[in-house]
Amino acid sequence: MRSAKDFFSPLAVGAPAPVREIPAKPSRAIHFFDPGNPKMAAKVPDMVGTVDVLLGNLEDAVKAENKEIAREGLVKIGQEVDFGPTQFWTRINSLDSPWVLDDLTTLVPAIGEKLDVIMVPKVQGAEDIHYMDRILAQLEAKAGITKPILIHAILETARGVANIEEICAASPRMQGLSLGPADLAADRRMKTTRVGGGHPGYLVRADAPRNEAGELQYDAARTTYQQDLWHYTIARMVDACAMHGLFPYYGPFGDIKDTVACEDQFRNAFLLGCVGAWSLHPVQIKIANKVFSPSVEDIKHARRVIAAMGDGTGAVMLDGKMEDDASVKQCKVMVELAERLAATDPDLKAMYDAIEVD
Ligand SMILES: CCC(=O)SCCNC(=O)CCNC(=O)[C@H](O)C(C)(C)COP(=O)(O)OP(=O)(O)OC[C@H]1O[C@@H](n2cnc3c(N)ncnc32)[C@H](O)[C@@H]1OP(=O)(O)O
Ligand SMILES: O=CC(=O)O
Ligand SMILES: [Mg+2]
Repeated sequence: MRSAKDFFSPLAVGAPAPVREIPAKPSRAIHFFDPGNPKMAAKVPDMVGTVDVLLGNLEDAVKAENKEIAREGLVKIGQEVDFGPTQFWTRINSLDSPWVLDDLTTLVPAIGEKLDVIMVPKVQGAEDIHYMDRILAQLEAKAGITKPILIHAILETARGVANIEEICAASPRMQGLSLGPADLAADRRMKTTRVGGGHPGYLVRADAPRNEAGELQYDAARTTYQQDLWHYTIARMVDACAMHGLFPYYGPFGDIKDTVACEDQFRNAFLLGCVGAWSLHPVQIKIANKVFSPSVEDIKHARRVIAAMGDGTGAVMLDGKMEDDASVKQCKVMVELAERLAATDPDLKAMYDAIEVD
């Protein structure tokens, strides 16, 4: 392990100095597009400003025979598009694949100055992040890149989950983590074939009622409650990210047509502490932008608590409920997020500005 004193030194002579804090940029939707698909690529310029992150995907969902076309398409998009307020990310191929070295040695010199974050799939442990850290520093130095490209790891192997804290702590470049429920399910030998979301078989059932004689009626109709398969992993991810100053994200929701369940899955992640989710289809961008922005009701309540709490210490009663030093901190999390998002989202700003606090 590196000495703490060296942690913020560049890993190659001439590479930019590592960042000391990961910028909290809006990233409610990380929108995936295949840069080798002409229809999707054509839509990218018009999507700028409508989504927080545009991610050119080179890994899974891009056919093996199209890997080079996708990489070339990404370079073209990176060079030609002005991304304005939208972040520009890519997902490279996995570190054991035949494509990743060419991904890195092509992308960094060609579009490294524009790339905010590189998403690394199937991260297993700190060693994968150390590899990325060093090679990025070397490539940045060679290309004269002036700001360090950040790293985002997908949590999609059992070993990656077991090593989550060391992954987060492995480099000052670590920007965040995403849950990768499809690969993670396969790696863990889970028995779901769905891409994220719930499963009707993962449930708890109400107790059997008794008849008048007090006998249990196991065959009687009983309410069942579907549970969240991903709760444990998302919660671990949120804690690890909070501990290391990184940002946690829910990943893909594959049932594109089920916008209602997608919204529920995204909201669960938001409530647990995630800042965003992936969007696989344009229809999911709106869902993520809505869910990962605090609601008017939340902000109204939060502002009232903050106002009522004065210097933020002590206890007050508001609408029959106790508020104190801790709940005012919860409210500040909400208000600070709202202010950050409103700074780049005029519709959201207008919505929050119109709130009247009584
Ligand atoms: C599971 C683990 C993972 O790794 S998830 C991440 C990897 N997967 C992906 O990146 C998938 C990205 N999305 C897609 O490939 C497509 O959206 C899929 C799901 C195949 C659906 O495509 P398609 O059947 O064409 O949808 P559609 O007819 O409703 O499309 C309407 C128009 O929108 C376009 N579109 C579609 N998806 C995107 C996208 N992600 N970004 C930009 N544009 C998109 C379509 O090309 C179509 O365009 P047009 O109106 O015909 O010109
Ligand atoms: O890459 C994402 C996943 O779910 O696998
Ligand atoms: Mg995956």
